[in-house]
Amino acid sequence: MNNITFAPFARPLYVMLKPVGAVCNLRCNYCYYLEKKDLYPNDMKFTMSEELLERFTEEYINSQTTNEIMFAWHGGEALMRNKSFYVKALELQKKYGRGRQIDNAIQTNGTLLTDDWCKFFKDNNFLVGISIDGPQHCHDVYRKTRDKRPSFFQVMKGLSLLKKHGVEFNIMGVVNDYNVDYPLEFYNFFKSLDCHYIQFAPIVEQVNGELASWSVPSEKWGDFLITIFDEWVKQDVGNYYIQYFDSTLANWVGENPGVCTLAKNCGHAGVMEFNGDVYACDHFVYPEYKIGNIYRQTLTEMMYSDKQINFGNDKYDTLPGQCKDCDFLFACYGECPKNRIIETRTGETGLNYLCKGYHKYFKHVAPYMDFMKNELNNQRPPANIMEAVHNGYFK
Ligand SMILES: C[S@@+](CC[C@H](N)C(=O)[O-])C[C@H]1O[C@@H](n2cnc3c(N)ncnc32)[C@H](O)[C@@H]1O
Ligand code: SF4
Ligand code: SF4
Ligand code: SF4
Repeated sequence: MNNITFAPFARPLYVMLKPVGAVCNLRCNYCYYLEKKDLYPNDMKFTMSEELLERFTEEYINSQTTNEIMFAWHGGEALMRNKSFYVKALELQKKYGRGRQIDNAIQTNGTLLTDDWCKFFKDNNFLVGISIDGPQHCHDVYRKTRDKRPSFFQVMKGLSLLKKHGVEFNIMGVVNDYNVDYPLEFYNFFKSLDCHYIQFAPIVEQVNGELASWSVPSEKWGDFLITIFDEWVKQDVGNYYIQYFDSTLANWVGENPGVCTLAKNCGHAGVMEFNGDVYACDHFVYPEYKIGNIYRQTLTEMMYSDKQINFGNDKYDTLPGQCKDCDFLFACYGECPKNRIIETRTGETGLNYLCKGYHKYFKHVAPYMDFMKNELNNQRPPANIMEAVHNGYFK
């Protein structure tokens, strides 16, 4: 008998929550999410009921096979919901958790943070993700209020409150057609905020079948990554954690990367809407990617359904020949399926729009990644690369 067993339940089950649906005090031009209100034309409130919260909490906790459980609160803007909702959520976690370790992470635009919120987050060990697109001239290009006013100073005020209360936070930035030209300003700005865990993601959006103007140009995306990488590898390895570089190294050594877009398969994080509908991924909240509703199916049934497993496997299985033959397949895996909107050299559909940029980036970092892999294989810290760079090893 084959002793290799397929063990789908060996990892945590993740379902992000939308305490409010597509509701927000900002109107970032590039937001992929606010249009989701059109999916629910008969619902004006877009808020999750406490009854649904309880149903989810009980089931989510009971379906976990690991001891640590993560609740991820997302939106829309999650702080449009009153604090009392989250107080209730914590009560329910306690009731159903029966002593298990439960963590909470919340993603916010930061503009609604107050002393009261920050004290609550500190007291309850929330990890707060805050969206900032770089220094003011970068951030304010697209992240505007409903009446088109800039939001940068409100966000900075929110960030200073998080720091004042000692709340654990990380920053999430998006890279678009504007800030892509300011990689070092972008990077140094985050460092100046004393943020040691930096995440950013490229924007690739289509509007009516056409590439949206705020999308990051493919090759510039590669240049952006390379410029920051060259700075990081000189002086910041081991001190600043940059999700892309860490994930690239993980792929280089054959570990799972932290970012889903660079993994071979995906679909491990579903998302539950305010009414109990569950979708394959936050970037695939479309009727055809709905995997069920918590009032009709269990979370386990939905997240381990054939539909969801196929969604995750398709990331690799549907790659065009150009990717399958690519030297960097093991590091890229065709990136996110939502960005596979162009044709390959031979006219095959399904090539990633960012291919050119990624290829340039992987080619550039390859010798550095090889070096760090060798250090790891010899039980030495990858941060040794900084000395090698100073000694001209890569010239
Ligand atoms: C939809 S927002 C919801 C949470 C919260 N309102 C915020 O802005 O952080 C989640 C994240 O997606 C990012 N985002 C918005 N539109 C995007 C797009 N078109 N492509 C990639 N990321 C996007 C936002 O900047 C934010 O970091
Ligand atoms: S703050 Fe978040 S939800 Fe609101 S418009 Fe901007 S990206 Fe979208
Ligand atoms: S579709 Fe894209 S964003 Fe969603 S899980 Fe897969 S790689 Fe990640
Ligand atoms: S670099 Fe381009 S060809 Fe290579 S795997 Fe990525 S998207 Fe495919």
